[in-house]
Amino acid sequence: MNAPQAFPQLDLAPHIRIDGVHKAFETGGRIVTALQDIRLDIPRGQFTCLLGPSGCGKSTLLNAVAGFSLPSSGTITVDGRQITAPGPDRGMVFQEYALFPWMTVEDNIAFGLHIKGMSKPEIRDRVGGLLSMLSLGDFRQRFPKDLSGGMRQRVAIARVLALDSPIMLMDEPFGALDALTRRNLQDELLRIWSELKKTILFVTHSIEEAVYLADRIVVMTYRPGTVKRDLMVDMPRMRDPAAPEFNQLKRELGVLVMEEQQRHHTDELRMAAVD
Ligand SMILES: Nc1ncnc2c1ncn2[C@@H]1O[C@H](COP(=O)(O)OP(=O)(O)OP(=O)(O)O)[C@@H](O)[C@H]1O
Repeated sequence: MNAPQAFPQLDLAPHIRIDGVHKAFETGGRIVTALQDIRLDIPRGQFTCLLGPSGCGKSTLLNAVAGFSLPSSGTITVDGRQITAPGPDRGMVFQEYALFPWMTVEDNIAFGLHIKGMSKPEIRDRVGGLLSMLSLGDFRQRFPKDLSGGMRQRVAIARVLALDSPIMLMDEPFGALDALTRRNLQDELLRIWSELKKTILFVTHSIEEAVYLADRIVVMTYRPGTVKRDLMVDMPRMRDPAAPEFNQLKRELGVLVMEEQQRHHTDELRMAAVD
């Protein structure tokens, strides 16, 4: 008799589950609903971009996943455990680098490892590997003020990678960089992501950036922030921004984002009239 055929176990449980998340802020006596009933299951290893114009709740959602600012209602779980605070399973990269100005590049990268109590030889090995992975070897003794924006962001990424968090949360990390540096870092990030198999949640308001990077794009609405469109990007990497399918998707997303941009604009005019 033949032995029963073994099938590989598929990892069907989401890495991150965002379930009915709602977030309201009180500001100047008014309640602002930043997020309303957000539901997303994010599989392990997926590169997801949150896309939308200013004010649609992208950072609020990212901060909730980071555990910096918890939802007013609804839950967020990572590997089935509810998030109640920041944790080492989630590394965050901000637009404003957030480096310690008094520390060298290598000390910035090593900082979290000292806090974790890792031994000096282990720290030396890990930091050495990251310096070479991010082409920072020649800059190890420099201070942040002596680096370009792109180099500072490399250090910020290396610092998060040092902690080996399975999830990387990135809030417009390349928003302040010039176009060429931005493309270089996008390529580096794709290389690192495919090598290290991280789950990435990446906030951007750049349609081109989302189409270039993402497996999945979640377009958000302006106030309240809801999911307007949730789509998979079925294009092989490295993607060619000049390719017809790339531009077709950019156009489709452009229509969706412009609708929300228009709602933002109308809201601003209404608020100005009230003031
Ligand atoms: N701490 C806060 N207090 C009051 N309102 C807030 C606070 N944080 C965010 N908001 C409001 O919540 C809404 C969503 O803001 P959020 O920063 O998440 O949007 P965003 O899509 O990330 O925009 P941007 O791209 O400009 O950062 C906005 O209307 C914003 O004014």
